[in-house]
Amino acid sequence: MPLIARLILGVVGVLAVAVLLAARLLTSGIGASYVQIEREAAEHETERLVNALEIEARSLGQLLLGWAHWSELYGYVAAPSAAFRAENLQPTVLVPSDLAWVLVIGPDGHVIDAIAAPATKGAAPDLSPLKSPSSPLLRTLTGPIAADASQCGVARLGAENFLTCRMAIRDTAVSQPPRGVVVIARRFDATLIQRVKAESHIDFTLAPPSGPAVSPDITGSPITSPVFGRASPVIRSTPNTLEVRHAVSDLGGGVFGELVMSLPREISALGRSSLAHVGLKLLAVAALFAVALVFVLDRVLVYRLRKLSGEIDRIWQQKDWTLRVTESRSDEIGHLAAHTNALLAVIGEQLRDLELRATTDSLTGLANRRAFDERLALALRRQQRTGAGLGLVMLDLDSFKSFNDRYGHAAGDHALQKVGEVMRGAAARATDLCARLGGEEFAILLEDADSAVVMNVAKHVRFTIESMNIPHKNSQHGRLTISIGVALHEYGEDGESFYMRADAALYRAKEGGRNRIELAREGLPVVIESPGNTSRI
Ligand SMILES: Nc1nc2c(ncn2[C@@H]2O[C@H](COP(=O)(O)OP(=O)(O)OP(=O)(O)O)[C@@H](O)[C@H]2O)c(=O)[nH]1
Repeated sequence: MPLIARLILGVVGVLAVAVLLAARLLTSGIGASYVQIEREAAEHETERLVNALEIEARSLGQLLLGWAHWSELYGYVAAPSAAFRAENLQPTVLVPSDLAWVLVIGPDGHVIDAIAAPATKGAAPDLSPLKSPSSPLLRTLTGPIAADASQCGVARLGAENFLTCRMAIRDTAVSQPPRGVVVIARRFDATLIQRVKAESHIDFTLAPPSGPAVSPDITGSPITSPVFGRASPVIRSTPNTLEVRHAVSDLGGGVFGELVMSLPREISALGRSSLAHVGLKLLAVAALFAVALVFVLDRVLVYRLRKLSGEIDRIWQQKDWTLRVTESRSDEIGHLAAHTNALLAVIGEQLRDLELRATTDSLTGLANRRAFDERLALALRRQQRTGAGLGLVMLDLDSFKSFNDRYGHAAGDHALQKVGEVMRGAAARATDLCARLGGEEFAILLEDADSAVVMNVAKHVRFTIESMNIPHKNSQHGRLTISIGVALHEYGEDGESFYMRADAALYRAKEGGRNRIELAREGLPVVIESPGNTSRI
């Protein structure tokens, strides 16, 4: 897989994990805040609902003041009269005040009057349970009460719920102790609930107690109400709503029922949509960041590595070890490039050395047979193109075996080296090639040279070696000499024939007495120099 693909995968992977982590942290952090806000909102709504219901109770309490501070009723409690009852304590008196029933209780706790009014569409409540002294509700209603304050609460009678208020009856005109208790009740029915809903803008129902407590998601702070008792709202959350149940106590402090609200989770919904919004932005930013990061990494790393690799590839293809990579910055990639260049330099040097070893004679430093053959082929091609003269001088030390035998191999080596030096001195142009073909046999290839130049070189070598006067007692000349065959390349002639003609000329020189030069002409070597005639050269 290319490096850039790995980088893209890596960056995208890391960023995806980062975005997921960030989203999770945000969701849990903000989610917890939303739950807190919703809990507070649910508590607040519950409190508002309880207050709205208390307003209903206070309004009933206000109405009760008229009954409790009614002097005639005060007198009636002491001495009930049929006339008062017929005139004031009738169901028709209750209907305009929207009262469901009124209870007049004497100082000794017995019910003097129990008047029930029918509902708009329905029967009057059955008050007979209130007339029994064992009725729990009656016991509550006749219980101790403050002298000049009303006490309100909810109560159930039969199948109906009532909002009730009770107060001690007193005559405000005279300073007398309270006498008996008056209780008034209003139906806690759909009409009242509707009125509270309209005024509070809170949707709720009054439900019977839900039985054993189910574990709530959240329990709110307790709310204390003089009418509905003290309780904590229990909040259960569904994905879209908060189900709030708030227990309501009855007048006697027992469990009466629950106010139930279903609140839409607007804050959560808003939070979710905000989170989604933020999440999308986060994703967009992450994507941009990923693109920017990949771009930067590509510029800083991948592009440079790709360029470096391309340059190394090109050098490898061309096998040109003199080329160098161009990266020059002083970072890790720069160091890699510098090391690559150093390796290229070493490879080039080693190859040059190998090449030199493969083409050089180690004893004399001249070109070896292989180099000579290659150069001869090259020179022939070049000569074919240019038509310039090409000369070949073949040289062989005379009676060298006996020189070795007499003076030793080391002296023989030394003599061979001397011959090499002389040859190099005689053929010094850049295009001249001096080679040791093997043993004591040498050759000089002279490009772009006419017969005069070639002959001059041959003569110079033969004369110089003879002039060095290296003793050779076993030679007919008494000193070390050399025989030479010279050939000038003829148009169209191949390398082998050219070589053979020069070699034949050399053979003729040997045959002719050695220490001489023979020129091969059209395949017929001609003696042009012999011992004793050196002055003619
Ligand atoms: N010292 C030394 N001798 C070498 C080297 N290479 C070849 N020779 C010797 O060169 C001699 C060549 O002898 P021959 O081929 O018989 O020829 P020659 O004795 O020179 O006789 P002619 O060529 O006919 O004059 C042999 O004795 C080889 O051992 C070398 O590298 N060093």
